[in-house]
Amino acid sequence: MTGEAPPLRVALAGFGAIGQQIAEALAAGAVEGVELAAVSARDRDAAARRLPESLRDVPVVTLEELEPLADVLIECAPAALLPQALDPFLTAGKSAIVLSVSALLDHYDMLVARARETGGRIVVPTGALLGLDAVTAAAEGEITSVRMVTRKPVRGLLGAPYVVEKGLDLESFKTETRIFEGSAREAAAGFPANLNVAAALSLAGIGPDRTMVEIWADPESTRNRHSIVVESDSARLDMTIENVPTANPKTGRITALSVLAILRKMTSSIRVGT
Ligand SMILES: NC(=O)C1=CN([C@@H]2O[C@H](COP(=O)(O)OP(=O)(O)OC[C@H]3O[C@@H](n4cnc5c(N)ncnc54)[C@H](O)[C@@H]3O)[C@@H](O)[C@H]2O)C=CC1
Ligand SMILES: O=C([O-])CC(=O)C(=O)O
Repeated sequence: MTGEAPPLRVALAGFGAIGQQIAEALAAGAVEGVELAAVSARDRDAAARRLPESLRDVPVVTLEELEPLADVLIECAPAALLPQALDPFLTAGKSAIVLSVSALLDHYDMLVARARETGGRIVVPTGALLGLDAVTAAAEGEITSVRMVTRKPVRGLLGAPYVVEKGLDLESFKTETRIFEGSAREAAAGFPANLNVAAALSLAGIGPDRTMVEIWADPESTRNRHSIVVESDSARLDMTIENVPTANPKTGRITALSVLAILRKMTSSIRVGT
């Protein structure tokens, strides 16, 4: 970042666990050259009260009102709002950082076509996962298989459409139990607010239909644990991350940090990692 470049103005679509963590970090000057320009939330008065002291003047507006106020959108709202949040930024040829990656699979063709038309960009950070740098590099060669095993505390899975539909009584489980096995596309449909990481992994590698996922409910665990094995012609990847949850038990603390790291890459003179 040169001293003369104007700050990159970012807007938060969503002000829950991820949005608030990002706002607090930006208020503390975590990323040089990046400023919070606008916020959107369901309850805008409550969001305005929760803004950090030094950001009290930041406007809290509707999703549709964010675009003129910012250069980059950070989407961290409920999955169902993804097209509504992204559309104005992509139409204006701007960038959108997406956390609700499960929903991105549902609207992929339409949103990517919009970005292609206007020169806008959809950016999917590594989020609560690890190793997407190595997976995207391996995908430049030939990947033969990608498998992910997720273990979550019961609290991190309650209410997922798949759990409700199958009538699974997760709170009665005494030992860790596999509750799902299928493709990343099926995992995104059954667990849209719990398994964005599988959708991100699939986009980095061999796509949502060939990426295989297991989900385990673990009554003993307090962390979200994701293990990935990738077989490719350049390397075998075998990686695990254990995420400390935020106030939202579905969401790991590292997710917001991943967004800060992307913002630093967008503005820094040196960029490390693929
Ligand atoms: N890519 C990844 O690695 C990860 C993605 N996620 C996803 O990121 C998203 C955000 O996660 P959290 O912050 O934990 O969720 P959260 O539930 O804590 O916050 C969601 C926020 O969206 C806001 N919202 C609701 N309706 C709105 C509307 N009409 N307009 C504007 N804002 C509205 C709510 O006020 C709330 O502030 C979710 O879709 C979640 O599944 C979560 C963890 C990891
Ligand atoms: O992928 C998600 O939605 C969240 C997740 O598993 C985590 O934070 O560990």
